[in-house]
Amino acid sequence: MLAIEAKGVQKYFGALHVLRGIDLSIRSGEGVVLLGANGCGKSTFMRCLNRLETHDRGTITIEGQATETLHGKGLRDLRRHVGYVFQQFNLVPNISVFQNVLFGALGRRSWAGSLNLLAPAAERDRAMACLERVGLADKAAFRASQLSGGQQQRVAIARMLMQDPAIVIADEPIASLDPKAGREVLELLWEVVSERGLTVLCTLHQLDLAIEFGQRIVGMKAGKVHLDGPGKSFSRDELNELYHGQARVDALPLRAPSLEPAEA
Ligand SMILES: Nc1ncnc2c1ncn2[C@@H]1O[C@H](COP(=O)(O)OP(=O)(O)OP(=O)(O)O)[C@@H](O)[C@H]1O
Repeated sequence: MLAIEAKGVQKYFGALHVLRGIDLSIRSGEGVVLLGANGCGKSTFMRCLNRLETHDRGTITIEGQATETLHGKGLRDLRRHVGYVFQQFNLVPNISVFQNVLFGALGRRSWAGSLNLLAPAAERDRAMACLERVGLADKAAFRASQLSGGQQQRVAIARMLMQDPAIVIADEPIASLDPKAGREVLELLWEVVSERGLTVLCTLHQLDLAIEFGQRIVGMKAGKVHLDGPGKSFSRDELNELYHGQARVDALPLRAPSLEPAEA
């Protein structure tokens, strides 16, 4: 079964043609590393997957559900199925690590309910189990801001597990971490997604780690998929090529959307 299917996806920001016809199918349970230079459109594509951005042309299907027509509950359900891990962790700094993990249940309960100290016992147990899984149960009562960057990203992974998504989008999850902490976080992320059979799409800027962890590497260049295959099938030189020449979308001439031929 396909977890993610993008067909001819195009996106403009004004006259900037950011996504230039992305075709990409990712099977359930695949671990995909997305590579590409700054400004080539990776984040925009990933944000289109759960409609944080709306694409202008083409179709995106998540777990068999076309996203274009979703609204209200359908959109909330889509977002619950897609968990995010961000470069900057996105934790609430001045509340406890435990409460941050409980936030992962937001898609299932009301905002106030997730803050409630009287969250159902089963949910609190689950939050603690998620913290145990990332090795931070002993830090549950700490404020998030008291933790190191690596620990904060582990809490973000626990929060993502609490959400219980089918698909995990990780947008440069180790970019703020030192090499050792970054590798540890990536190992943890890959372990938890594989033990739960989740699909992961993860951007990285470290080619060695991409080759090592990417069961599959998708490389983008200037708003298009430029290469796609098993991580170990690419040489560093082939991957390096993604960062040379016209790699950014804003390095190309601007074209107003109305000048683009419509999709067939
Ligand atoms: N909301 C927005 N409004 C206007 N332009 C945007 C917006 N978001 C992104 N862009 C532009 O779209 C282009 C692609 O940005 P995007 O963030 O998708 O690239 P990226 O490949 O994720 O880069 P990075 O590796 O730096 O995160 C850039 O030129 C960026 O300035």
